[in-house]
Amino acid sequence: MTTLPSIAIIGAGAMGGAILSGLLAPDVVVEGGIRVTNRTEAKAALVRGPLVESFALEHTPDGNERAVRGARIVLIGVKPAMVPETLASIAGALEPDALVISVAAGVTTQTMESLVANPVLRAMPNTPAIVGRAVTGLAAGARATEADVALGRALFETVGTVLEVPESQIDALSTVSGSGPAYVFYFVEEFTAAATGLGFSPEDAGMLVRETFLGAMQLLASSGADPAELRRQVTSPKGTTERAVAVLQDADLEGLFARATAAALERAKELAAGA
Ligand SMILES: NC(=O)C1=CN([C@@H]2O[C@H](COP(=O)(O)OP(=O)(O)OC[C@H]3O[C@@H](n4cnc5c(N)ncnc54)[C@H](OP(=O)(O)O)[C@@H]3O)[C@@H](O)[C@H]2O)C=CC1
Ligand SMILES: O=C(O)[C@@H]1CCC=N1
Repeated sequence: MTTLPSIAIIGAGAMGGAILSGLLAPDVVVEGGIRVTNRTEAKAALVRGPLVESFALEHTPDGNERAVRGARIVLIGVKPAMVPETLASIAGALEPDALVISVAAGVTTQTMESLVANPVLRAMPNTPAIVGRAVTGLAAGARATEADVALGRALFETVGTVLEVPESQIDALSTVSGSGPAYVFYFVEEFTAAATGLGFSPEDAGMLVRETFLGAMQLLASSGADPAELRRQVTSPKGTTERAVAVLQDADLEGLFARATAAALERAKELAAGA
């Protein structure tokens, strides 16, 4: 059982909503309640429930201020470009002991600290939070104490695993685990298209690829073996897999991942600069 103090989520879309789902798990108690905000009623209605007070700014223009009053944790889940104006608008309503946590890519704790007087953390979760399998990077701002970091860790451990990192590493972490689910889903899409091209129905192709990914990942996780060794066990000398893997190697998969993560890192720098 995890007990957390009152929480406000400002911007409960894909990521804020995923964290919210962790807070609603049966083994989590949020004392003092959960308040969330979105701009539109359409979004607000999606997350409203017996344990969640949900404001739509289009109907309740001071919803953000109302949500953060009395909240011990304030999670900022709006798009990076909107973080500065959102923080500025709630700064006067924050409780003095509120811990402000942003999940925004690129936005630094220094920027956050210039807008609010409170301790701040940066977090980089990922959408498998919805199924309790997130990986969240957590970095402390200059004012945050060990107790603040522990509180942030407790929050994100409701949806998975937490790795504390210095802030200098959080953008790099984001290019791996923050964006990573998209890379995996893209692989699944393309692999499924290849299977369909081999004559399988979309349903059968989807099942073959999904179960192959799930089975391989469970084998990797439970065996504790090196992925290269597990690959070797599939790759019979002079067999079929060897030919397929050679094609992937010729396409420089390693270089492709390096270039993709470098591009994401570059974008995080642009976001930090307000672009
Ligand atoms: N998606 C992901 O995998 C990850 C995202 N992040 C970070 O999470 C943040 C949100 O991204 P994501 O969840 O994908 O985006 P979404 O667009 O899904 O969510 C943003 C939410 O913020 C709401 N919103 C916008 N403006 C305001 C405001 N002024 N006050 C209150 N709520 C507002 C929007 O409501 P409405 O739609 O009604 O306008 C929307 O529901 C970003 O900063 C991103 O960097 C971090 C890790 C992973
Ligand atoms: O694409 C983005 O900017 C966010 C951060 C990591 C995942 N989604």
